[in-house]
Amino acid sequence: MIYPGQLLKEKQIYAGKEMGQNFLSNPETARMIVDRTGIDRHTRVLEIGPGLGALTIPIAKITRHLTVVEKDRRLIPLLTQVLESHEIDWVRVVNQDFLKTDIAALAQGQKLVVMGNLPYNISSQILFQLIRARDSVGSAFLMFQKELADRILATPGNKAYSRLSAVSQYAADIRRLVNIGPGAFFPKPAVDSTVLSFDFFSSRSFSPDMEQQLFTVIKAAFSKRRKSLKNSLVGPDLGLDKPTIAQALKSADIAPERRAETLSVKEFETLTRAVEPFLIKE
Ligand SMILES: C[S@@+](CC[C@H](N)C(=O)[O-])C[C@H]1O[C@@H](n2cnc3c(N)ncnc32)[C@H](O)[C@@H]1O
Repeated sequence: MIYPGQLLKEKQIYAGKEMGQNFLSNPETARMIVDRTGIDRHTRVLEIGPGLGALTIPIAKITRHLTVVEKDRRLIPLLTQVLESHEIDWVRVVNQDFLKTDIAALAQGQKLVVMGNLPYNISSQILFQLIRARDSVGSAFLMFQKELADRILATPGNKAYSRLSAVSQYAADIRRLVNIGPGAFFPKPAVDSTVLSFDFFSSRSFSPDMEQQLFTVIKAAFSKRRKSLKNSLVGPDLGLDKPTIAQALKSADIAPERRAETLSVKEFETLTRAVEPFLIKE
């Protein structure tokens, strides 16, 4: 492996904070992450932000069905050079912002496994994007800042339980795969990292419309997380007044004094069913 620091220096490219560029510089760590995903030669993989190919190389050595999406145009010739040095010519390299990538179009009716050491500044947005596109995504193995990974895994009653936890746990079975210290990266980040695995549920309890309502209810409830539900749910997200919210909470059998951070995903689903008849349909 050519070390990221050396390669970037040679080409006079500076790792950019705005693109969350902390490259894995330890090939053993990269290989260990890919090994733990359990992919095989039939797996169709989509990698987010390949950078200089730290994960791309071990993935490409397992499967030839690999597309990578990298936003930074400056890195494309370096990535191509790294792939060539490993005599790998079967990776489809797309120079694009992943947030603007049509995942269903890439999947072409088959399920993808998504992988990535994510740019930390947009990792929540990427996770929401994958959840919305999960008809095309069977599972995902994603590296986050450890603190964010802890929030995704947090359960009700825990201070870290948030909108992201509830929405993610509604959509997938989530597990911690491995924690990784700053020493495995160039440049070294100030924080620890965690790889999570997401096994997206194939059956859904809600239609796409109802699911959208559920996400709105969760967003509204957490938008004022210190307030009780009877107050936090009133406002622009749902467009409902106090008496209507009180009625919906009563029919969902949820005490109006409770706060969002105490509600299980199942309770959010029940609440959504209770709120839905009052919502104005466009
Ligand atoms: C944390 S680095 C990981 C690089 C490489 N996978 C590794 O592990 O060494 C994040 C990568 O995502 C790229 N990136 C940042 N924003 C992106 C976006 N919106 N779409 C696609 N790639 C992006 C960065 O340029 C960088 O290559």
